[in-house]
This record gives sequence, C-alpha cells and structure tokens, in this order.
Amino acid sequence: MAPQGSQAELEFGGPLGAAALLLLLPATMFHLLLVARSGPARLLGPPPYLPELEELWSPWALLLCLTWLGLQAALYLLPARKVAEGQELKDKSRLRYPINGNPIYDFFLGRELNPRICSFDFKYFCELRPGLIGWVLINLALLMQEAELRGSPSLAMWLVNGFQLLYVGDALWHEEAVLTTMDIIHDGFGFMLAFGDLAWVPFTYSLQAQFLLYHPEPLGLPLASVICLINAVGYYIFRGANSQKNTFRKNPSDPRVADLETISTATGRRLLVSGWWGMVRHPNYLGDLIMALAWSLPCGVSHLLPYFYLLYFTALLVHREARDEQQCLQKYGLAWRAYCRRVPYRIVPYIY
Ligand SMILES: NC(=O)C1=CN([C@@H]2O[C@H](COP(=O)(O)OP(=O)(O)OC[C@H]3O[C@@H](n4cnc5c(N)ncnc54)[C@H](OP(=O)(O)O)[C@@H]3O)[C@@H](O)[C@H]2O)C=CC1
Ligand SMILES: CC(C)=CCC[C@@H](C)[C@H]1CC=C2C3=C(CC[C@@]21C)[C@@]1(C)CC[C@H](O)C(C)(C)[C@@H]1CC3
Repeated sequence: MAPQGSQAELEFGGPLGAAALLLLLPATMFHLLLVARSGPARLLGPPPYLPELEELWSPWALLLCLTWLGLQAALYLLPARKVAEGQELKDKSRLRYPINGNPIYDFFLGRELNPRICSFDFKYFCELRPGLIGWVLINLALLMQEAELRGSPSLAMWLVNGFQLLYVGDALWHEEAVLTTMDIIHDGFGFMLAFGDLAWVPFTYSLQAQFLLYHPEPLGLPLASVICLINAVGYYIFRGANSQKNTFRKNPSDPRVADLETISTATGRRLLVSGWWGMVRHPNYLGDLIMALAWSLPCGVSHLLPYFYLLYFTALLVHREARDEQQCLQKYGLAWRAYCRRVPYRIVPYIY
C-alpha cells in the first residue's frame, strides 16, 4: 500500500497501459480460440478466419452463462459455508481515497477493494467459483467430445484434465488461503480481475484441452510418466510453499513452522528466511510454473499454441512478483532488504 499522502504508484503502465490491455486481452483470447480450432494452429500471425457476426451471438449461450452464474451465486449463498476472517488493515480500518483523474485506469484495476452486497463478496465469489469450476467443466466437455470423436479420450487429454482438476480442487480445498492472495488484499475488483476470473481463466486456461481436441497427440506411457512426475514436483513445491506461509501467517507458533528461521520487522510481523521461503522469495510461483510446463508437454512440441499459457503465466508471475516486491518494500523497509540479501533469488534458484 502506498504511504498515506504520497502519489500512489500507477501500475500496468497507468491509463495508457490499462487502455491497451482493455482491448488486447479480449482480442488475444478471441485469437487463441480461433487458432486452437484451426488446422495449422499457428499462434503467431493473423487469425485463420473471422467468423460471421451471427456465429458470435447465441441467446442460448448467454442464458447458459447467466444460469451458471446464478447457480454458483445460489451455492455461494448456502448458509452451510464457513465464514473466515479476512486480513485486517494496519490501523484496523479501511481508508478510502476518491481518485477520479484516471477513469480508464480505475475501470481496469478497480477501486473497490471488497465490493459487497450484504455478505455477498463479488471479488471473493468470482475468484474461485464460476471461472475456476467452469474451467474444469470445459475441460471435461472437451474430453467427452474427444471420446465421441475418436472412441475414447487420448492419454494426453486425460493428463491435462487430471492435472488441471487437481489444481482447481486444491484451490477449492484451500479456499481460505485465497484471503491472503494479492488480489483479495491489494487489488481492486475492476476489469482485470472480473475479465480474468470469468473469461480469461475458463477459456484461456483450457487451451491445452481445446488444442488436443482438434490436434490429437499420441503420448506413450514412459513420457506420460515423466510428465506426471514434473507435475507432481510442481504441485509439491506450490502446495508446500503456500501452506507453509499461510500456516506461519495464521500461527507462527504452529509446530510445523515454529522452528523456521525468521526476520523481525518494524510492523511486528516476521518474515520466513528458511524452509521454502529461504530457497527463493516466491517458491509458490516456481511450483506453479513447473505445473504450467507439465500442462503443456502432453500437447507435444509441434505447435507453440499449447505453450501460450506457460509464456503468459511466466510474464504474469514475473510482473506480479515485481508488484509484490514493491508492496513488501513499502510494508517492511529495511527488513525486506535484509530478506533480499539473505534470499537473493526471486522465483528460480540461481537463475532469477
Ligand atoms: N494460476 C494463476 O493464474 C495464478 C496463480 N497464482 C498463485 O497464487 C498463489 C498466491 O500468489 P500471490 O497472490 O501472488 O501471493 P503470495 O502467496 O505469493 O503472497 C505474497 C505475500 O506473502 C507474504 N510474504 C512474502 N514473503 C514472505 C516471507 N518470506 N515470510 C512470510 N510472508 C511472506 C507477503 O505478505 P504479508 O507479509 O503481508 O503477509 C507478500 O505480500 C501463488 O501460488 C501463485 O502461484 C497467482 C496468480 C495467478
Ligand atoms: C491477463 C489477465 C486477464 C490477468 C488477470 C489475472 C487473473 C487471471 C489471475 C490473477 C490472480 C489469479 C489467481 C488465481 C486464478 C487466476 C487469477 C484470477 C487462483 C484463483 C488460481 C488457483 C490458485 O490455487 C490460487 C487460489 C492461489 C489463485 C489465486 C490467484
């Protein structure tokens, strides 16, 4: 958070960057979906064809999306769900700044940190439910379509479905952990997160399954086993690092983290400098990127398209790590510099 009274740093390139992304993101997703359906599946270059306008509009598709959102909203409001404490701000309250000089930038990044109607939190709802669950549903539909087309799903399709079902299932199982992510703590709920949660995740993250439906990839058991191992290593690092930090943040005296070495900070919060968080400053990102590689490998190496997610995700996490570094430097000052000296690498040991 920028110190009170200072000019908050404009991110994502400010209004110009936000305006460019408003156009570029939907266009990129549209291009990817067209390329995935084309024979050549050539990621770089013009779209293979532009559909007629009537192909782009279906009242049934709109009804299906609204029904899906309504179903998820109804499930979200079920009284049985657990209520978890969110993250407190430093002075126990929430400061609000009327910022009206850059509407496009506000529209893109969002200004409301926790948009709610009664207890319905739009950002929290969108982060984990319609998009993420929709993602695995699309994958399952593609797997079933391949079974119809070829008699049975390919091993590559099974792997992609399985890996990504594990990832979404893990996210829902550790639903409470989302409360400590940057999106919930720091980012407003604007176009970036709304489009990201509801469109980009379900339709871009299912790209490998879409590619496999139109471009079957033979995959032998030995290579499949290696890919499963890669995904397992990635998940082990991802889950281990996230759980270690979340456990430490909830209870530093927890026996699972009590013996870890830490650095004290002026805010009273301590920073882990051993365990996963002593290896690199974002070990969870490393695990996530290794899994992203495992999701692309079943598609073979004949096309760049299935590796779009890995490329995009690397850029997203490198940018996100830089944003988090700035926020942590503002939160912890000298303690964070001491942490950076102790743990010099950001995401990949001895590389970055
Ligand atoms: N699949 C996808 O599209 C995406 C997945 N992700 C995944 O989401 C997960 C969460 O990532 P993200 O939201 O970026 O935030 P992180 O989980 O990386 O949390 C960053 C925060 O953790 C705290 N922290 C950092 N270092 C330490 C330390 N050494 N000791 C104690 N606390 C520390 C700081 O907050 P504080 O000190 O205030 O607690 C910091 O701001 C990651 O696993 C990432 O891979 C993220 C983006 C996209
Ligand atoms: C280019 C573009 C539209 C960017 C928007 C970025 C969003 C798609 C991502 C920002 C942070 C995310 C997280 C997850 C999904 C993607 C977005 C919304 C996440 C819910 C995936 C599952 C993980 O287990 C997670 C809960 C840690 C994670 C939180 C961050």
